[in-house]
Amino acid sequence: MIGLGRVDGWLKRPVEELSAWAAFHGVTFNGVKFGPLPGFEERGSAVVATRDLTANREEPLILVPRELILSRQNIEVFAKADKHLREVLDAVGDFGRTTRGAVLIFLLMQATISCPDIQEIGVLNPLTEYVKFLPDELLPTFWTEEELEFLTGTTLRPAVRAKFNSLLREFETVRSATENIGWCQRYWWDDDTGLLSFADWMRADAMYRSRALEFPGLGDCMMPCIDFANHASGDATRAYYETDGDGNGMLLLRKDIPAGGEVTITYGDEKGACESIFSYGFIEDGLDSARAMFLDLQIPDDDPLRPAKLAVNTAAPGFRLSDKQGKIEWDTDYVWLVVVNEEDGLDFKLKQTIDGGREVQSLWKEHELTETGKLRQYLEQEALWDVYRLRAVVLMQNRVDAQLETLHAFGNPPRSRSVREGPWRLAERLRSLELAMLERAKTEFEEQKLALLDSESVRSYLRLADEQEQEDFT
Ligand SMILES: C[S@@+](CC[C@H](N)C(=O)[O-])C[C@H]1O[C@@H](n2cnc3c(N)ncnc32)[C@H](O)[C@@H]1O
Repeated sequence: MIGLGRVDGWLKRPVEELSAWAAFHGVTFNGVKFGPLPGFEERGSAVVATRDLTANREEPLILVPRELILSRQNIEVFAKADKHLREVLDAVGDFGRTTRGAVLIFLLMQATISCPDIQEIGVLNPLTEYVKFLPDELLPTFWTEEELEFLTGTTLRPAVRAKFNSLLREFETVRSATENIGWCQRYWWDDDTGLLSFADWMRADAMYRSRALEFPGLGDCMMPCIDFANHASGDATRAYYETDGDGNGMLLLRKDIPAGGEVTITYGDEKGACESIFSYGFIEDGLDSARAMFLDLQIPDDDPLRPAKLAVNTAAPGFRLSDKQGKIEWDTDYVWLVVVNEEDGLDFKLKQTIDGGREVQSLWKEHELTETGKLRQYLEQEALWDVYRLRAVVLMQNRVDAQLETLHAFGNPPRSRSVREGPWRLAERLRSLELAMLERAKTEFEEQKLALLDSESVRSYLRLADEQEQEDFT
């Protein structure tokens, strides 16, 4: 449906009309306009200064009345006047009470309201028009299989696969929850008259994912107009956003901008190259580090505790590498669960639940591990802490080696004509940034490994193990 609306024009408005729409609905502007920035058209539309803007002297550059914010609270308000929106939100239950669920459904409802083939469904509101200004972002969920192949060896490849599956699950949830509602069946799902498809869910997801901003006191939301500001990190960020005392959204100037310059905000300086492509479909110009990477890890098949570990695990199954001021740091709750076993003090029991069921309970010595994240703090207090650290470091170093091997084996194949230039370039840059970061991580792990091998507790542990082996042998 959304694709059709874009092509046929009933779900599309040019950015040149955005200021008029916004002013009509009470948005105020101070020295800025919307449009493409000459020389940087690949960024789409931007917020551009119409005169020299001076930091600390300016009123808010954009002020958005709180009723115009696409937030979970406001969707509840819209649903009071729109019984069809209310019906769908109620039908999807808990998912409709999450910001993400409510926003995606709201976006689909606006497309439904705008569709000329659908009559008397939903209530026209100011945001019905706003949706028409939103461009289609080429996020990796829209890349072809052939294009996704170019992500081989990057952390984005598994992330896109997982996202695709979770989008499919969400879409099925919405479909099965609403197929018994007469108008949904007729206009959304019916084989002949229904207009919704999985592509619509993907498009709604892309609109939300690429534009959601977190506002203090409001949480994640879509903020019309302010969401046309592009990203720049570090010293290049020119503006920031927040709410005023009445809950209105404000775009505020941080640094001087000359007339014609771009008003940029940060989407999160700590976000890595992978996340930037995943959520926004671009990597910032001049980025010289992948910044953050999440590498998944399997529990070895020959670990006898593998099924129990998998049953109790509550942590993300892998570890995160971050580039912090030129140093590669790692962080994980999960790896600790992988590297300890029964001889060390890890134990599992079957626990009776109140409803008569059974669940696996994990323990570190006498402490119950209600969540995997607690394990590290117990291990830190152990005499063998350095031994556990060494195991963790070696395991992660091996994982880094395997990832490097995949990247090296893939190399830099040329682009075929069926692969679009944008995805190809992004994939090439990501592979090169992640490869460089992994090489640095490998060196860092090697240094940590050598330091740990030198620690007293590791040396006596290894001596003991050696003696044990000799004894067993004799
Ligand atoms: C919140 S929107 C910003 C407005 C957007 N340019 C538009 O036309 O509506 C986020 C999207 O803008 C683009 N974008 C933002 N910052 C960028 C940058 N520094 N370089 C390239 N594209 C950027 C990406 O396509 C991203 O998904």
